[in-house]
Amino acid sequence: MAADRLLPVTLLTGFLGAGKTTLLNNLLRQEAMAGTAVLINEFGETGLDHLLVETLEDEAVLLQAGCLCCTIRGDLARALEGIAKRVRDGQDLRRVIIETTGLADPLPILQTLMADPGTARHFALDGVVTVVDAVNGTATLDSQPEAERQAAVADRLLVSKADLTSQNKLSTLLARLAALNPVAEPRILGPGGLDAADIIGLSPETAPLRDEALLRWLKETAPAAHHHGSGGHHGHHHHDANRHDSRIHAFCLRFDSPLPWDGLATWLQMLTATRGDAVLRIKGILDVKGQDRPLAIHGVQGVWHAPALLPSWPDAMRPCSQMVFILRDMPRDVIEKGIAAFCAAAITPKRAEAADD
Ligand SMILES: Nc1nc2c(ncn2[C@@H]2O[C@H](COP(=O)(O)OP(=O)(O)OP(=O)(O)O)[C@@H](O)[C@H]2O)c(=O)[nH]1
Repeated sequence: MAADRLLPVTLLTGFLGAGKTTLLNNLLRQEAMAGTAVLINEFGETGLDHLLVETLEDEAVLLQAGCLCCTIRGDLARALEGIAKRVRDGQDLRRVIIETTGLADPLPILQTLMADPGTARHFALDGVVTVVDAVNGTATLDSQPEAERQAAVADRLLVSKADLTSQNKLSTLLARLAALNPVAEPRILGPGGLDAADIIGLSPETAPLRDEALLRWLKETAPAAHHHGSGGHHGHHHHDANRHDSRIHAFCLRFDSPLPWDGLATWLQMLTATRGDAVLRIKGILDVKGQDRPLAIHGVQGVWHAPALLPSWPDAMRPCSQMVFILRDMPRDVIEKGIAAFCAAAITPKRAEAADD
């Protein structure tokens, strides 16, 4: 690839459940994004996002098992090299979007993109797009240093879920974002999503200012440049892909028989409503009784989003239920026991009815 044909890379970041995949789906449907290769990184051993992005074809690569900022930076460089090779082989790829896990510190990823010699030969950072959730945003910026960094280094700040919050809360968040990042004027994401032109070609305008912010962050955080806040991230060595720090961990539950939706929904809603502090993220693709299409579910801290039926089961997946939980200070068995109890309760009356027949 010639230097004047460096492939532009957009880093799409934002805290857990902020709305990155929703935005990605919206962008990929647009003509301007034709020829986009997508790299998706999810925290924990099992990722579902590649199944939730509607238009992904062969060009998507799932960077799994770990936090992109730490354990799999090598994987990122290798995945980008794979994309460069496909371009050399004649594939018409014109852009790369990297969707990071919501727990990623963007700085080491930016370092890889900007400073890794192999990567810099073929790719140029086109901009950092950060999605901030209007419902949880302010509290998340207070409690999660990586969320603060995601906002601070953005070239484009996008505020999602304004429809779910009050004007007061929104104004507080916007003021906080303006103080954190005076360069990237926040935009509110409406129901129509975003025109792809709004995230293309960002760097020329903001790169010098962003680089200053990056240098500042790097100085402040050296030498453990990418270690995360509370509890201290484990870093590169002996890193457990399912553990972010001593408090935050992820796991996936799989069920091969269809689940009773009523019991499960009641329990999951109750869990997010009462333990939103501990439940950072729940997402799942479910096989529910009486339904032949998959049901996508999303819980984000204290918010339970309306479940959505997907058009059909992805080719890669036999009907079954998979749920990813990212929890802070809550053990796995609380979830397992809760699901088992509520599902059993939902099934038991039907058994009793059947016995009466
Ligand atoms: N009401 C409303 N819901 C939204 C908006 N944006 C996203 N959502 C919902 O928020 C939930 C999480 O959205 P995702 O796009 O999966 O979030 P994400 O940032 O990709 O999540 P992770 O990859 O797990 O960090 C889904 O149920 C979306 O439908 C919005 O602007 N308004």
